[in-house]
Amino acid sequence: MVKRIAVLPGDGIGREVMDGAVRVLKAVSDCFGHDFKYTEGLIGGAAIDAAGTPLPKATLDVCKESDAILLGAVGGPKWADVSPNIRPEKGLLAIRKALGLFANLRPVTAYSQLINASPLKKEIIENVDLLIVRELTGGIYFGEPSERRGKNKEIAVDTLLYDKEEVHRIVEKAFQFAQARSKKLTSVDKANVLESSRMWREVVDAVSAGYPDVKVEHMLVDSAAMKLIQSPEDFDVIVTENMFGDILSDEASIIAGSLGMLPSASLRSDNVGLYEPVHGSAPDIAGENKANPLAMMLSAAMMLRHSFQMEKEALAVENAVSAVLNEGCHTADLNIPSGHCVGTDEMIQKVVEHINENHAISGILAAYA
Ligand SMILES: NC(=O)c1ccc[n+]([C@@H]2O[C@H](COP(=O)([O-])OP(=O)(O)OC[C@H]3O[C@@H](n4cnc5c(N)ncnc54)[C@H](O)[C@@H]3O)[C@@H](O)[C@H]2O)c1
Ligand SMILES: CC(C)[C@H](C(=O)O)[C@@H](O)C(=O)O
Ligand SMILES: [Mg+2]
Repeated sequence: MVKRIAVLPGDGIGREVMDGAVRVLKAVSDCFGHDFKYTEGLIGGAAIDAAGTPLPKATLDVCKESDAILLGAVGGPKWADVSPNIRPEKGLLAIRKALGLFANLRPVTAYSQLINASPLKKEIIENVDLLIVRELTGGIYFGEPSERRGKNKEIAVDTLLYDKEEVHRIVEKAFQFAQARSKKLTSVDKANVLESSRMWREVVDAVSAGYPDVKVEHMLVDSAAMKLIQSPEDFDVIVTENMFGDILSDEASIIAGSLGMLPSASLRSDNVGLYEPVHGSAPDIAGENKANPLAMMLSAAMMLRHSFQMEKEALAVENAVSAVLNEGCHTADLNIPSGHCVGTDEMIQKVVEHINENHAISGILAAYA
């Protein structure tokens, strides 16, 4: 059956890393005999330039007609002075909201091959495998009013608002993931200050009654930010609201060695999802063949797993990434003096070759079995 994939490269390194996702998916479809149909759409600054809006209707229509969406990154200095209502980032927020993608999964893995690329000590990060479950369509990112006030616009207002149902559905999702993993859930909030966080805690406690086998702890976000670096192996699933999840996931990327290693999936209750790296458009390295494409390629693997239920295909991508890292190959964002530093394009090529080779080897082994 044909799987329709919307491809939204966006801005900066978005297009460079998207090339990696599409090339690994082509390798996967050739090896495993799938039919993937790609339709490209504009988003972010590229869409502002072409259509005057960061999320044109044509793009949203393509996404609504697709089984999954791949997104590179949006934003950059070129659009720093556009009106706040049409900033590139508004396009990203709008697509998440319009498609109801409330559950953002951000897994953080400390690859053994990259253990020395992190400024954190080896013994602190070596067993880390955690999952940040970030609420993605509520909170201060979307609360109204959000505006400037006063004669000279000297007052700025943002609103942090959640309704119980929004909290309930993300907390429920997080419990499900915790139950399927090591049955430990850390809920991160700021309940010593924020009313929304006190409600968040009530919901977590209520939902926990349905998951007696899952151990729950509440943690304040400032303390969580410290513990995530001090003893990251103490965490398994973390559930938190939109802005805390944004900040903690960039922080957690240091455990993996680089922001260029963190993939993400944004899901709703059916299987439709949007898959994008955690990083942004990296204007400082855009167009230089320096971007690490692995976060985007690993996001494509998450798409295979979560939207298409293609577990062995997802593993084929993840194993190929691991094999390339085993060879000592890495992009310049990873600080590994003994390794072999390659550009974006060569990194993509190497992962594709490993997918093809591994598939050919398993075919031969199967024939002799
Ligand atoms: N999902 C998204 O589209 C998304 C996410 C974050 C930021 N942004 C936007 O991106 C723009 C730049 O933001 P920023 O500089 O704060 O964050 P950024 O994530 O783009 O970059 C932060 C740092 O990490 C490096 N980096 C990021 N991804 C990398 C990769 N794949 N390979 C190698 N190095 C990588 C960059 O070179 C930079 O030094 C802003 O407009 C921001 O709003 C978009
Ligand atoms: C670009 C921005 C709107 C976005 C966010 O804050 O959600 C980004 O930082 C992310 O982590 O996906
Ligand atoms: Mg972010």
